[in-house]
Amino acid sequence: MNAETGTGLALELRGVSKRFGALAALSDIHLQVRPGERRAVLGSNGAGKTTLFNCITGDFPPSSGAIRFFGEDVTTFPAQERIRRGLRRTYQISLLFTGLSVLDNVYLACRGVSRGRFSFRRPRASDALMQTAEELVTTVHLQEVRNTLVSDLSYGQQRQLEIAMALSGAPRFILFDEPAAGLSPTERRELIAILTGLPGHVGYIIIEHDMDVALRVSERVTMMHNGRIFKEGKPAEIEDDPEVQALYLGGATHG
Ligand SMILES: Nc1ncnc2c1ncn2[C@@H]1O[C@H](COP(=O)(O)OP(=O)(O)OP(=O)(O)O)[C@@H](O)[C@H]1O
Repeated sequence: MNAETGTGLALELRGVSKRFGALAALSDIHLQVRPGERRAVLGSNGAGKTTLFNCITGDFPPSSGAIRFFGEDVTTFPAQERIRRGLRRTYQISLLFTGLSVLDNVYLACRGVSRGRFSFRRPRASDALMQTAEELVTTVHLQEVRNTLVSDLSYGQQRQLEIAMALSGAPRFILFDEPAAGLSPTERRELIAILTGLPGHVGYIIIEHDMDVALRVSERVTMMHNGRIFKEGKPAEIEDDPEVQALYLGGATHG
């Protein structure tokens, strides 16, 4: 339990709102996520999911409200300070070095996090960070293509590699932005296996349009609509909820 707040939460949003001019992208969001918890955030296009991530990561500040990360008020902290405290994020767009191998990409991510900068010094096999990189490559099921150039990977393998990058530097919490987008059914199954197999202490929030993936990899689901939290519950409760079915399943268009 955290001494400062007594809440013991990994992430807490208190009354977070975000306006873009006249548009309220987020309105009075209250969210509580426990350490190690796996949470899915669902909602149709424009519901405010990406804006929620941007406020949590510090890509931009909320217009009002407070954000606590493991008890510490990080509302005004720059993104880099949140990364230093163990927060990671994946993006819908790829941020990989396509001319380097799988292993080198993860190794550089590990070095970047451990030393606060990237270095292109040739790694030594005995390097402890290289060992960590090897383990992360295995965690995301890419050990058989560890020496393959990223440009030669399938799209699904590139998304798996992005998960390994997010795992570098021993994060405490990860925000996954639509990791299943564009994946084949086989690749989706692989993704589900990877996410459910992550170390238990690593909590995450996953934004996902694919209801099947979202419900399988989460313990709790938050539904958003028009910048507000519309419903929260266990995956089975959300799946069976008639309002959710009417709003989301009936009206969702894939983004
Ligand atoms: N930088 C911005 N400037 C102005 N409006 C924005 C900005 N970012 C998001 N919005 C608006 O805020 C609202 C919420 O957008 P957001 O991208 O958070 O929704 P989303 O749930 O992630 O949608 P999608 O599923 O399509 O990614 C939308 O109306 C969007 O147009």
